[in-house]
Amino acid sequence: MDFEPPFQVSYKTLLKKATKSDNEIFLVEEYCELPLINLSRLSSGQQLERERCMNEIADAASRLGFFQIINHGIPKEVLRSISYEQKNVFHQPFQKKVKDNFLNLSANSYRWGNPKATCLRQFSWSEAFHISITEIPRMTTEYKSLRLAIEKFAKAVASIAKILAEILSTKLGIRSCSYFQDNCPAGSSYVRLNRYPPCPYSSKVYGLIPHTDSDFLTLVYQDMVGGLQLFNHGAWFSVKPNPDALIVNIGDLFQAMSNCVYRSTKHRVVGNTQTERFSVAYFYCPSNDAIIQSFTKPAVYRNFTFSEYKLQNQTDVQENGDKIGLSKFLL
Ligand SMILES: O=C(O)CCC(=O)C(=O)O
Ligand SMILES: [Fe+2]
Repeated sequence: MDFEPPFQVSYKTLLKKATKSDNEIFLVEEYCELPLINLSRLSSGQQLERERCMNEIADAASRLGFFQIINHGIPKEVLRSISYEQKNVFHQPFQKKVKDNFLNLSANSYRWGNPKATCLRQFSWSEAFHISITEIPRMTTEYKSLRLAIEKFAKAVASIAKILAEILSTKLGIRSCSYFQDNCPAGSSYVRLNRYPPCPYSSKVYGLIPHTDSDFLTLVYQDMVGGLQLFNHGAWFSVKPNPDALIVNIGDLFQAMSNCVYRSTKHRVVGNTQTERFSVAYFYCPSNDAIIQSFTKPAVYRNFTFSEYKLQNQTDVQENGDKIGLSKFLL
C-alpha cells in the first residue's frame, strides 16, 4: 500500500532487534476504568450538581491524571467528520505526505517513526500531523474539508479545555484566576492527528513511546481499536475505548503549576498487528513567553517559560533520544 511509511526499510537495523528479542513487553491484560465524568452537570441549575462534577474532575486529575468526559457538547458530526478526514489524509501516498509543502503546513509537521532513536524503546511505529492552530487557516484548499473538520474540532475542544483548566485552578483554591484567559490564546495550542499502522512487531515495538504531554491538558478522541495505556502505581493499564467519550489527561504544565497536586501521568500506545488505529489529540498550551509558576508555595519546580520548557525537551531528545521533562526543573 503506497500510503504506508517505509518503517521496515528505513529502520531495518533497529527493527532487526525486534525480531531477535523475545521480550514481549507490552502484554498488558488489565484494563483501567477511567473515571467517566458527565459534563452536562456543569450547566445544571443545581449548584450541588455543578460542585460535584467539578470535584470529580479535580479528584480524577489528582488521583490518576486521566479521565473521560461524556455529554461534552461536541456534535457527533464534528467527531465523525474529523475521523473521516484524517483517515483520508493518512491514506494519501507516503511520497506525497513527506513533501514539505503537502497541506501547506510548516516543515516537520508530518512525522513518522523517530529518526533520532538509537534503540527500540525510543522508536514509535506511528505517523502524525502536528498542527499549530495558527496554521489551520492557511492549509491548502485541496484539502478544504480536512481544514474545516480540524477547525471545527479545535474550536469545540478548545472551549472544553479552557473550562476544565479553570475548574482545576479554582479547585486549587485560586479565586478569580485569569491566568488561562491571559496566557493561553487560541493560537498557542496544537492539534495532532495520529495514525498507528498495523505493526508486525506490535508486542515489541511501541506505537508511541511512553511519555508525558508538555502542555496543560490534552483531550483525545480515539477510535474503537484501543492501544492507549497509562502507568499507574508501578504498572501499565489499558484504556478501554468509549465511542461517546473524549479522554482528558493532565500535562506537565499543570503538574508544575499545581505543585504536583495534579498528575502528568506517563502513557504510551501499543500497536496492533492487524488493524490501523487513529486518534486526534488537542494540546492546550500557553503562549511561548508565558511563565509557568506554581500557584501554591513552597514551589516544587522553579519558574520557567513555556519556550524554555520546549527547548529543554528538544535538547534532551537530541542528546538522549527521549524527553526528560519536569525533573530538570526541580528546585
Ligand atoms: O493515540 C493516543 O491515544 C494518545 C496519543 C498521545 O498520547 C499523544 O499524541 O501525545
Ligand atoms: Fe500523549
